[in-house]
Amino acid sequence: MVFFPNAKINIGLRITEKRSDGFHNLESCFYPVPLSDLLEIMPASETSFTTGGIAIPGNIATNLCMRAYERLKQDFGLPPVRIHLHKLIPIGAGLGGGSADAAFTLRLLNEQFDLGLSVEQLEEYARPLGSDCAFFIQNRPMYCFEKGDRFAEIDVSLKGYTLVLIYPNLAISTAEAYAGVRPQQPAASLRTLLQEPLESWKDTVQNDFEKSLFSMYPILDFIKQELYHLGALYASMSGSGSTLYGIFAQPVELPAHFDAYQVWQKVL
Ligand SMILES: C[C@@](CO)(OP(=O)(O)O)[C@H](O)COP(=O)(O)OP(=O)(O)OC[C@H]1O[C@@H](n2ccc(N)nc2=O)[C@H](O)[C@@H]1O
Ligand SMILES: Nc1ncnc2c1ncn2[C@@H]1O[C@H](COP(=O)(O)OP(=O)(O)O)[C@@H](O)[C@H]1O
Repeated sequence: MVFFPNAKINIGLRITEKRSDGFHNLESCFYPVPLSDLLEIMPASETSFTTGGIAIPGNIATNLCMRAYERLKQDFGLPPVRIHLHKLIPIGAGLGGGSADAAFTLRLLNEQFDLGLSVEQLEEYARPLGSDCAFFIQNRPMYCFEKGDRFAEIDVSLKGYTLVLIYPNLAISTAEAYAGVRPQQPAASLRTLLQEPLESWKDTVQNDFEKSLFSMYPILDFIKQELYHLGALYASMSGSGSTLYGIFAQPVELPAHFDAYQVWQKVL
């Protein structure tokens, strides 16, 4: 069985408080985007895990696909499988690629072996694998809060807009990014701000990681400003970076110097 674990962007990201478990509470809108890895899982005589595409740091046992498989195996005594992951979503990019791989592994195993797990049960398995992971079980636009692993409906659609993603070939560690932020309760709820027209987001919807990371890596701010110069209605860093994205009314011709980065452009 083959699945295509996709990336997400964060539309707004406010880090509201440090928790007693060392994590942070946040509020964000997670939005799935059509940039995907390829994940194949097949029954086999012995378990193996192979990868292609972008090299993934760590070893087989630490890969989130294997951790998801081992977790379900504990409870359901799964048979051996051959897992192959072709990695296309950049790593340390704020696009949630590793979390998507883990969540899709849970979903795929649930289907392949008829485990009968509900959405809620799959989300419970996903949460300990990574704060972003549970989002990819339902994989639809959501207002996310607490660790980013609790969800509420939100009426946000980018359908018909053009999304430009720019990965500036810079991997940023999520833990380091959190360490640079001072949590604060925002004056207005992101949920309310996102109900206003998209054109207003430029002045109201912010990502709290930008302040410290933009001063550490000025290229990130430079790319964001370039996206606005090119006509983006809204531009932001996604998650803890380093990917920047722009939302445009129409497809856009990008300047030649963007060739130095990895760029995706899609009408949603
Ligand atoms: C920042 C966000 C925003 O969507 O995404 P990315 O930019 O990484 O994609 C997420 O909060 C990332 O979630 P995820 O990448 O799953 O993080 P985890 O593996 O759970 O945690 C990595 C580290 O980040 C910090 N962390 C993570 C989530 C959270 N709510 N508070 C934290 O303080 C902790 O230091 C933790 O050890
Ligand atoms: N299948 C996987 N794909 C990507 N990263 C993985 C995977 N499994 C484990 N990781 C680890 O997760 C971290 C990056 O997570 P990723 O989701 O790609 O980035 P981000 O949190 O910036 O969205 C790396 O430290 C990497 O070693």
